[in-house]
Amino acid sequence: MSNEINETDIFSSNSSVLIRGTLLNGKRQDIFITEEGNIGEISESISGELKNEAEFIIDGSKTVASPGFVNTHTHAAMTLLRGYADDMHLQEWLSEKIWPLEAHLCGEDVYWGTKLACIEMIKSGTVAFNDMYFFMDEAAKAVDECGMKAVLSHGFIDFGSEEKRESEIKATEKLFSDVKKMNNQKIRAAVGPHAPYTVAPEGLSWCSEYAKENDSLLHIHLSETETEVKDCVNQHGMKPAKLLDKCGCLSENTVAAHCCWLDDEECALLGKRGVSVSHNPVSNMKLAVNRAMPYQQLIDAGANVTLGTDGCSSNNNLDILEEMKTAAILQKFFWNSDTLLPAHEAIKMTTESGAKALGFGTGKIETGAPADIVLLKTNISCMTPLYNPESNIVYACGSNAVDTVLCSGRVLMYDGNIPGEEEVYQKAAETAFNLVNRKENADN
Ligand SMILES: C[C@H]1O[C@@H](n2cnc3c(O)ncnc32)[C@H](O)[C@@H]1O
Ligand SMILES: [Zn+2]
Repeated sequence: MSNEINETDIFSSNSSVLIRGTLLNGKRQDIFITEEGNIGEISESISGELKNEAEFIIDGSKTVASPGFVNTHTHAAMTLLRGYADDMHLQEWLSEKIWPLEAHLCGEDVYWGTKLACIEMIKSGTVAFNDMYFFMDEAAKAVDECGMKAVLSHGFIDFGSEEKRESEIKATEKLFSDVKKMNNQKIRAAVGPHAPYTVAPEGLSWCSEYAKENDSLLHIHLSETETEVKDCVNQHGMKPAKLLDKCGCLSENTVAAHCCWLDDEECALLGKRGVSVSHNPVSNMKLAVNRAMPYQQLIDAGANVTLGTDGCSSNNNLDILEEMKTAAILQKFFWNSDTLLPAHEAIKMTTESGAKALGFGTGKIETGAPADIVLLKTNISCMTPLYNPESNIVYACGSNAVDTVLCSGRVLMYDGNIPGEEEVYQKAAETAFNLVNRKENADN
């Protein structure tokens, strides 16, 4: 059997693959990936039976291998809102621009917006993400087609209304049932209470109970701005993290996004509960939240600190490489410490810690693990010279360095190409145009 690359076939699932001679942890290695999508063997030279068994051989000699990247907080379909509302204060941005437009969203928008997001994430080496948005059955369909891993939650917002809470409960239950029916091991449902300022304590308690009953993640925005912390103290007599804890929302199954305005006591609480925190530095800087997530306090407290892009209306892209660099330099700048968040830790946040947060394996390239692998080009300026690949990945490279991406062994991108991407760009542009038109027609 010939195992030369045919670009159409390599994208089909369930093929065994041999990556030849990639640079892995400082050594040239061959990696054999089984039909089941796991790493079967890693060694300096794979030959004989395994070599013959491989349906495809990828020449990795001009690449460095990294575990696939994990984006732990996004709103994928917000790609359609990219550039719709920029340079605004967070509360006005949300309540005057974003929510009024989102009120006109339909399932087809979320489908094409999520397809566009998946392409964009794959292009920067992302294999898994944690998403909170609306019409999530359509998001699930898009993720299934793209072959990525995702945890999907319906953005649960009740604004204290019992009627709204009932409809959010129904939407959440429907998502769990839709995802179960898909029977795709790479896609999981989660509970997504939007934030302590948009969900009443009754709603938060329902969410934590439902997450426990279904052994699912709970995905929430926490302490993004100083105003929301002050409002929470005024309304509930306690800071947001304490309120979440009171409602049962802090556990090892929680992913809390932003966490910029946590105090030391709240960091200790999140650490004690084993919460995963998603750091979103680009969004935080663009929305000028005025404080950087207290990285070192959270690490010292034992929290699992990870990385996310947030949505494309506050970022305005889903480039996890850009996010790694921004995290590493924002932490140094804001906390005035040149040694804080070094490149190695930025990679760890985006691989091992991210995979742990979402429950998708170890985030390492090791025998027996799912083959979630990114091959980055070494014959490119940003990888030259190559004293320390982790430094080049975090501080020097953009997504143009990403060559090939595998998720549980399935090739999602090969030699910079993702099948069908042109159609997605065209459909997403049309869909975004129609969404804004629908809103304008309704307003007039
Ligand atoms: C799911 C809802 O969350 C909204 N959203 C997107 N980005 C942010 C953010 O930075 N803070 C709070 N809420 C956000 C999104 O527009 C959906 O309405
Ligand atoms: Zn968000």
